Order: sequence, then C-alpha cells, then structure tokens
Amino acid sequence: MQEVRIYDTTLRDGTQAEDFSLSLEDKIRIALKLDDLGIHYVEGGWPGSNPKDVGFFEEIRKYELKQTQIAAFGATHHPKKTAEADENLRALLAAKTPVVTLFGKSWTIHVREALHTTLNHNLQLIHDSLAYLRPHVKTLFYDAEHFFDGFKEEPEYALSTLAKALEAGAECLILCDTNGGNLPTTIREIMQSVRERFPSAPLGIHVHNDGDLAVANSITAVEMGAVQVQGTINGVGERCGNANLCSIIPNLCLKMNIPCLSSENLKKLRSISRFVLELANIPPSRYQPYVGRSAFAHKGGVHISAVEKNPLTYEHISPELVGNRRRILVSDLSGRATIKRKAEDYGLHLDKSDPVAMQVLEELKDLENQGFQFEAAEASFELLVNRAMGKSKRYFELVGFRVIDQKMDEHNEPVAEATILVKVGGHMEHTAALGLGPVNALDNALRKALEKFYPELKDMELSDYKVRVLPGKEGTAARVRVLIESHDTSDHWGTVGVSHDIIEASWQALVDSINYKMYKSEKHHRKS
Ligand SMILES: CC(=O)SCCNC(=O)CCNC(=O)[C@H](O)C(C)(C)COP(=O)(O)OP(=O)(O)OC[C@H]1O[C@@H](n2cnc3c(N)ncnc32)[C@H](O)[C@@H]1OP(=O)(O)O
Ligand SMILES: CC(=O)C(=O)O
Repeated sequence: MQEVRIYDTTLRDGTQAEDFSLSLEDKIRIALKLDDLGIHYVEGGWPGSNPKDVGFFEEIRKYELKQTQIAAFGATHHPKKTAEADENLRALLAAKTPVVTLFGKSWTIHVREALHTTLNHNLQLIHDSLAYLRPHVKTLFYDAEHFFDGFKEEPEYALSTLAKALEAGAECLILCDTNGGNLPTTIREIMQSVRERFPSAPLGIHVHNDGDLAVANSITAVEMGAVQVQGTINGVGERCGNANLCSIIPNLCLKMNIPCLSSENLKKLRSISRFVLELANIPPSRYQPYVGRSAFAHKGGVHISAVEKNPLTYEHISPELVGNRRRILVSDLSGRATIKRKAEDYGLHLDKSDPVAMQVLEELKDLENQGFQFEAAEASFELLVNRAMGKSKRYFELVGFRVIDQKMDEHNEPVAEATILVKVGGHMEHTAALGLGPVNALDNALRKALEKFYPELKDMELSDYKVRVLPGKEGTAARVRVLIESHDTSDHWGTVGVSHDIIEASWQALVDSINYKMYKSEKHHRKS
C-alpha cells in the first residue's frame, strides 16, 4: 500500500493568509496539537523572516514531540550572494530542526523577472544552496515553486531544476502549484512526465486553492504516486488558501484506504480544526466538508426520514469517524419523522402516526411561514413540542409591562426604563429597571421580578441578540425576527420571537429563554 506522509504548513504558509495571524504561544500550541494528531511534518516558519519564527524554533526544541518532525522553511540563497554568506541559509541551520525545506524557482519568468538572474545561475542557486545545507541536516526537502506553470512554459528547464535538487541531495521533490490555477488533468499529465524522467525520486505536492481545486489536485497527485502532501488546517494560506488537510486527510484515509493517520487520531480532526480557528479568532465555516457544523446536518424531511432508517442514505461517511456528529434540523422542510426524532432527543416518546406529531408539524410550518425560524432556536421548538404534548409548565404569567425610551436632548443617549407586573404562583410581583436600551431594561426588570422565586436564573446570561427584518414592503412597519442565544454554566440555547413590534419579538424570545432555563433545571433535578 502506498504510504503518504502529511506535511502541515499552517504555521508558515497558513500565516500568509489575510487576517490569519498567530502569536508564538499560539504556534507552539498548534504544533503540539498537530503532533498529538499524528501529522508527520510541521513547518514552523521561515527563520530568516522574523524573530517570532526564530523564537518558535528555539521554544519547540524544549518539547519532546511524539510523532511530528519540525521543519524550517527558506529560499535558495540570494543571487548576489554565495550560499556560505547567505543569512537565510544560516538562519535555517541555526533553527536546528530535523527537517529543512528549501524552495527554489522552476518557472523562467520568475528566474528572469523576480530573481533578475539567468536560467543557469538559478540552477546553480538550487544546487549550491541544497549542497550547503545537506551535510548539516537530517532530512532535506525541495519545494519546486511554480513547478506546474514552469513546466507548461518550458518543460525541459523545469525538469532540469529538479535534477539539480536531486543531485544536491534533496530527498523529496515537492511539486508546487503556487498560483493555484491548474486543473487535475494538468497535475496528472505533468506528474506523469516527472515520473518518467525521475522514476525513483520521491515526489510530493503543495497546491494553492485559487481555482477551488486544491484538494482535488492534491488527491490527483497522490493517485500519481505523491508520497508527501502539504497543506494547512482548514485550508488557510496565501490568497484563497492552501490545500485543506481537514478534507485531504479523511479522503486519503477513508476513501483511498491510505492510513496517513490512525483511525483514533482521525476522530480529533474536527476539534483541531476548531482549535486553530479559535486561536486565530476566526469564526468557523459551518459548511466546511467533514468538520463543519453543517457537514452532517439534515434539513429536508425526505432526507431525515431516510437517515433515520439508514444514515448511509444521505451521509458519505459516518460523522463520528472525523469527530463530527449528525444533526437533525427543524424547519418548514421537515416531515413527521423529524418531529418524532426531535421529541426523542428531548426525552419524549411520540409516534410518527400520533396526531400530536401532525399538530406540531402544522404549527411549525405555520410559524415558519410567519417568519419564525427554529434552526438556531431549538429551545423554542422544544418548548413548543412540550406544549403540544401537554407537558409544559407555566413558571410565571405576564400581567403587563411598559417600556419607556426617553431621549432628553440631541447630545445624550436615550434612557430606557421598563416596569413589569408578573404573577408567580399566587404572588403578584411588580418591578422596574433601567437598561442599555429597551430590551435590556425589560430583561433586567423581568429577572428582578423572577430571581427571588427562581434563583437559578442568576447563572443564566444572554450571549447574543440578533434582529432580522423580514422581507416585505412595510418599511419601518415590517415584521422582525429576534433570535436570542443564552447560556449558563453548562449549556447554550437559542430562542426566537417574531412581531411587527421589536419589543414584542424580543419579549417572546426572552420569555422562551427564561422558560427553557427553568424547564432545563427541573429536568436536571428530576434526573439526579
Ligand atoms: C511561494 C511562497 O509562499 S514562498 C514564501 C513567501 N513567504 C514570505 O515571503 C514571508 C517571509 N518573507 C520575508 O520575511 C521577507 O520577504 C524576506 C526576509 C524573506 C526577504 O526580505 P527582503 O530581503 O527585504 O526582500 P523582499 O521581501 O523585498 O523581496 C524578496 C527577495 O527574495 C528574492 N527571492 C525570492 N525567491 C527567491 C528564491 N527562491 N531564491 C533566492 N531569492 C529569492 C527576491 O528576488 C527578492 O530579492 P531582491 O530584494 O534582491 O529583489
Ligand atoms: C512553496 C510554496 O509555498 C508555494 O510554492 O506555494
């Protein structure tokens, strides 16, 4: 079986992405996670570039890595210097890594216009730089920058750069689609020519995603015999990114039967994808294949009904294999199978043929038609199912509220104040509170009224509040949908409200949120 080694460049090429930067501490933490994941090589940075990368190589030496070898990255020596006098090459050696990866030019326009030198001199740069490093480095890789574009322009020249790299001791020739614009057919044809010229040289692949084909091109290269695949976690990288290892790795392991990671480690893929984004402060894309939140989320009623019978009907792999999970979404595209399944998730038994299932489905579709949306507001839906099954409890009743938003002059912010009258059991409770805006004032007043009866509300907070104007022609009289996300020490939940009146829509979502918290606490107490 073909052995493929994974080379991660999140810490180097990944950080060339716009808005993706990592501190030295972040880089160390990611390198340790990649080691834990079982990645074979981790490129830590370019030591000739900046002090952070130099610091990374100093720091990572203090750790005993289990599975990963750290690589330092750099260019062939400057055309106006010798290898011995080149600071970049010296910095590479000073990084003291087991692996050094050097990139050199393959494309004649790059040699002439970017390097400003002759084709022969470039061949010498490649040879001399690698030969200088060779005696001091355990493993030496050569990244042939722009190899595919260079080959298309002048095949013989591109091949001669590889010959120089091999002659100087490079152990793997990594063919790069640096501009990321080639098609899998081109990758296939050119790799075939390289293979014919260098039958026994180990080949690798490093591609960018400008044609949205980086994963396909990497897979094609493996089909053509590549034994090393370079890429980044979540595909971050220069311009449109690098080849996404979060897709390549499961494709290799699960579709091509090339076990580049153990199946135990494969289950960590989703969590490492999240971890890297979290450190870089980038929101995850829910639609990312394999690891995204929606990668195994089923919404269409037909899909859900079939997936309930056999997940293979609408899933290409089992989500647990990559540490993900199946999700069933409720919406106006649902059928009774969805209602049954959701009720089960909530610990309730509801047959598909039970008239209540039909009633919930009709209510759901009617509410969605009015503008409600339950995909991000499942707590509201759970309360709805409980109500329909006659299992809901009223924790309080509203007698009335009033919200005043008073702006005293042009220069000062308005002051919001809410008063509220609620009935809890036999007690009438009347409170008032100020807030940063009318919804906050209402929230404060309601909590003030309820907390003495339900102290557990103190550990609940609203974490997000979103208002969406629903399509229509009413201008400021349009209906709005309010989505509230709340959390306590153990959970997050979403609730929804819809009205022409933004305060009323917020009130509905707020009340659901508080009711859900109370209902959840009771459920918890019943269990324990
Ligand atoms: C395909 C890739 O992703 S390669 C990696 C790209 N990553 C980066 O560039 C990030 C790190 N880079 C840096 O920190 C800086 O660019 C440095 C420290 C490497 C160089 O900085 P400077 O010396 O100020 O040069 P500058 O960035 O302006 O230009 C790059 C120089 O490298 C030269 N160069 C580019 N590729 C090569 C190569 N393969 N071999 C030798 N020299 C090269 C260019 O010709 C240019 O030289 P010039 O200044 O004589 O024109
Ligand atoms: C080496 C590299 O990063 C590239 O060619 O894209």
